[in-house]
Amino acid sequence: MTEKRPTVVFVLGGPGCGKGTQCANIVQHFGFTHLSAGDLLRAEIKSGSENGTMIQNMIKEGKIVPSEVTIKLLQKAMQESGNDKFLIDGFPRNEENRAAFEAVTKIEPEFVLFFDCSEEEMERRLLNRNQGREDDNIETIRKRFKVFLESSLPVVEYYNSKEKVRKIDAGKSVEEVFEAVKVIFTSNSEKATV
Ligand SMILES: Nc1ncnc2c1ncn2[C@@H]1O[C@H](COP(=O)(O)OP(=O)(O)O)[C@@H](O)[C@H]1O
Ligand SMILES: Nc1ccn([C@@H]2O[C@H](COP(=O)(O)OP(=O)(O)O)[C@@H](O)[C@H]2O)c(=O)n1
Repeated sequence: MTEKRPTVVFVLGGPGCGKGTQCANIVQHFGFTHLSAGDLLRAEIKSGSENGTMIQNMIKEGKIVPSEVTIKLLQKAMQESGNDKFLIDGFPRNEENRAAFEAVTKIEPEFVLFFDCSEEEMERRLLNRNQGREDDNIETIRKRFKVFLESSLPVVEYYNSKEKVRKIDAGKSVEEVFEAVKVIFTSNSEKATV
């Protein structure tokens, strides 16, 4: 007997495009569990784990933490959730993340939700986020934008070549963006039940 693999939707987009905000809405309407790779890494720092200092330094520099660390945290959170539908937010962030997740979990995403937003707007949102994050300063923000363009966009392009990307204009209001998100999740779940 084969075990059913969980349903995974990757939520990607530049720093501050609104991934976390929209994931909270999706959870309420569509019954997914939201796993933010960044939140899991920040919780790992707080827990005083042996990797904490390394993770903290990477986040301060806007660099991508080694896949092994992030994937372990994601797998643990998936197991503990009791759910079988996940929004994985901010992951995979580079080719290494993508290939390692696929190799370790054998899970392919159902689709990839991609929030498209200008750097100008993302910068404005990050500087107003007010969550006391060590990486929400202009110097680190610029580094994160560079990493996004060089390492994360190629992952979106990879999934685009497999016709898995659902792109959304994230430059609009939270409500307008969520209207577009709803259309995607509604049409996908209809497809799944046909
Ligand atoms: N559509 C939007 N319009 C204006 N501000 C937004 C929008 N979506 C999110 N924000 C705000 O922008 C900041 C970054 O959003 P967040 O969801 O934390 O982004 P991400 O998870 O992609 O880094 C937050 O302060 C959030 O309240
Ligand atoms: N897959 C991931 C996700 C986040 N991170 C780290 O966590 C930081 C913050 O990511 P995040 O997804 O919480 O926030 P945003 O940059 O999207 O606003 C990134 O800049 C990386 O340093 C990572 O190393 N690997």
